[in-house]
Parts: sequence; structure tokens; C-alpha cells
Amino acid sequence: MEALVSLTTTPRFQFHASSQSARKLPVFVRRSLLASSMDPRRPSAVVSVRAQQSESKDRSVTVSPVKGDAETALKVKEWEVGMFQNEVAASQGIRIRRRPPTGPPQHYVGPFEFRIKSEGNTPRNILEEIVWHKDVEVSQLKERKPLFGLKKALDRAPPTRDFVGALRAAHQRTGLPGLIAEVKKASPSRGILREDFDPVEVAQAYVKGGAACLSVLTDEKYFKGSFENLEAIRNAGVKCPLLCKEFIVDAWQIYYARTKGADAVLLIAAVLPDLDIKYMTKICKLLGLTALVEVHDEREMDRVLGIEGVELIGINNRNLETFEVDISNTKKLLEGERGQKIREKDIIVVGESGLFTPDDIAYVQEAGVKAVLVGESIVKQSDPAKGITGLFSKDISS
Ligand SMILES: O=C(O)c1ccccc1NCC(=O)[C@H](O)[C@H](O)COP(=O)(O)O
Repeated sequence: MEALVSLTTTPRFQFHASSQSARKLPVFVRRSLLASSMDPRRPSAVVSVRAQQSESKDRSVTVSPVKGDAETALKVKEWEVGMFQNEVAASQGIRIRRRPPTGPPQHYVGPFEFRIKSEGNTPRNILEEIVWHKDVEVSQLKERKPLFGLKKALDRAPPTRDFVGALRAAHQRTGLPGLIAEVKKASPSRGILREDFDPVEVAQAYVKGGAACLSVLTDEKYFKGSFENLEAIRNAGVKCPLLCKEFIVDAWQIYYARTKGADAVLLIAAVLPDLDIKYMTKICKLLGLTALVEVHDEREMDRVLGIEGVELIGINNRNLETFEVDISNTKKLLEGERGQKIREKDIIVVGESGLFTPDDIAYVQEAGVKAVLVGESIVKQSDPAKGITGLFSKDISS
């Protein structure tokens, strides 16, 4: 039996949206519901569940957010927005779906626990899985700490440091790509990278070894990172600018990263449509943060080169859908007109992932990068500072 949960529209929800239950919804949701009830193309939503049985006998159950179920109404609304995002993303060649197209994640579905796996509610690859998980995680975090609640923490946040400036200075000083050293305990492709992982110790060793900037993974489920790690490294007085290495799907995360001491955030073009990148880049500027916009293929590179205000582009040599690593990806994406455009715009390019030897560093430098982002090869060394010297075959600390 294949079961589906899909969104349909009905004027019934419009009625309930103005009832007692809707008054419990946050103001922005009420506004959004009102807007949607006034938009003839996107009338109010209701969840409809259709269970298709093998004998192709359809059974339909329609569930509306009645009985004061404000929470269900909120989820339904979020869902509708997610579906719209999927459509926009697909039109730009983005394969990662922001939300499962045929139904919400299991814990959103309340009584419909009979739902079984289908192509539409199962992630197609690890990146999609991470994004779906992140979407739920962020909506829960946002409920606990709404944006207006972050205001005080934003006012108290330490000043941001110049991420791009630090990379340029390191490149000029050493003649080698500026190093963004990644504080990475584990990864979905490699598992645990360092058993005795102390984020502050690792960060300090990287600084000693000559890193220009640090990248701190904050995702807990897949990378065993945390925002506490980021905050602890910042509070320990580490002078290098810090990249918050997170899977950003919502602008709220950028504000949150800023409250935890980040100087830069990552925006992944395989996940975010152009308008999100534009909007988020502007938010970064407002907050004094640098946006590292990450691409993996020519299509993503062309999209990002068309966006005004991007000053730092990362080329990931790891395909985040398949885990395949190929450092010739950096070279491929910097050839010809693309490389020309990057030089004209004075964009700094970061070669990311799969860099293990001085030859690898020389190869991506030859391809045109002025910075590299390295995790595994240095975090695994008993002394990560020496690991950096080995990677560059030179002491880059002074
Ligand atoms: O590292 C992974 O396995 C991974 C899987 C899925 C999404 C992202 C992933 N990594 C993020 C990165 O881009 C790397 O951590 C970073 O570039 C450093 O790579 P490496 O030097 O190979 O550790």
C-alpha cells in the first residue's frame, strides 16, 4: 500500500483561521494566512490524506485544522510555503527538495502514522536528508527563540572580524592560499575523525599552525558539531575570523550564528535558490558577516556569478549528493570565461574538500584559488599545527 499526504485547498480553513484557534498563532503566521486567504492562486490550506491501495481503490480522508488546533494550522502553512520553495528551486535546476513533496516528516503527521516510505517522503541523498532534518530543527528552534528574542543577544554579540581580509592578508604574506581550517569532529562520509575532540584545543592548534580563518561545524546530528563549540572558540579569544559551517535554510540561522560569535556563514547554492542567496547575502552585510557562497558545478557557479555582491565563492570538490571527491572540480570551474569573470570581479575563490598533500594545494592554487578549506587531513593529526605545516610543506605560521 502506498500512502500519500498532500496539500489541497479549501475555503474551510479560511473560516477556522479567523476563529479562536487562529488567534493563538504568531502574528506573522496570521498575516501570512490572511494574505494567502486573499490570494486567489493560493487559497487556504488543509491536509488531505489519500491512501492508495494495491487494488487501486482510493481512500481519502480530509483533515482540517479544526478543534482549535493552531499548531496544525501553522504546520500546514509552513508546508505550503515549502512546496512553493521546491517549485522555485527546481526551476533553477536545484535538485535538493526543501521539504518532502508528498508529505510532511513523520512527526508532523499526527494520527497518520500508518504512512509508509515512498519516493516522495524519502530523501534522495544525504544532502537532502540533512536539509529536511534542518528544516524541522530550525522551525523548532525558532519557536523557542523567535527573531525578536535574539535582539538582545545581537546587541551583545562581539564585533565581527574581516574574513575576506584575513584570507587576502595570509595569501599575500605566504604566497600560498590562505587556510580556512575546519574544526570537524565527524562527517557523514567518514564517520568520527578525531576521538579526543576538544574544539577549543583544535582551534588553538590551527591558529598556532598559521590558519588565516577557522570553519566551525555547528550541525549536531551529522557532524557532531554545535553552536556551543562556536561560542566556546570565540570566547576563548581565538583571533582568527570564524565561519559558522551550517546548512542554512532560513535567514533566522544567520542572526543566530551572529549571536554565537560567527564572522561568516555558508550559503550552499545546491540548496538555496537565487533569491534566497541575494536576500541572505544582504542580511549578512547588514550584520557585518561575510557570506561564503558554495558551488559544486558549472550551473551553480553561473547562477552565483550572476548575483551582485558576492565576494567569496567556495568550490566544493565533494559532491554532497554522492560523497565523491574530485579536486579537478576546482580547476574545471575556474577555466575560461568563468575564471575571467571571477578575476574581473575580484572574487576570492576557496578550494574546498579532499585536500591532503602539498601537491593538492599546489594544484588548486595553479587553478586559481587564493584560499583553501581543509578539515579531515589536518584534524586527524595528533598535532593539527604540525598537520598544517605538513599540508603546505612549509611553516606558514609567521
Ligand atoms: O564531509 C562530508 O562528508 C560532507 C557530507 C555531506 C555534506 C557536507 C559534507 N562536508 C562539508 C564540507 O564541505 C567539508 O567539511 C569541508 O569542505 C572540508 O572537507 P575535508 O577537508 O575533505 O574534510
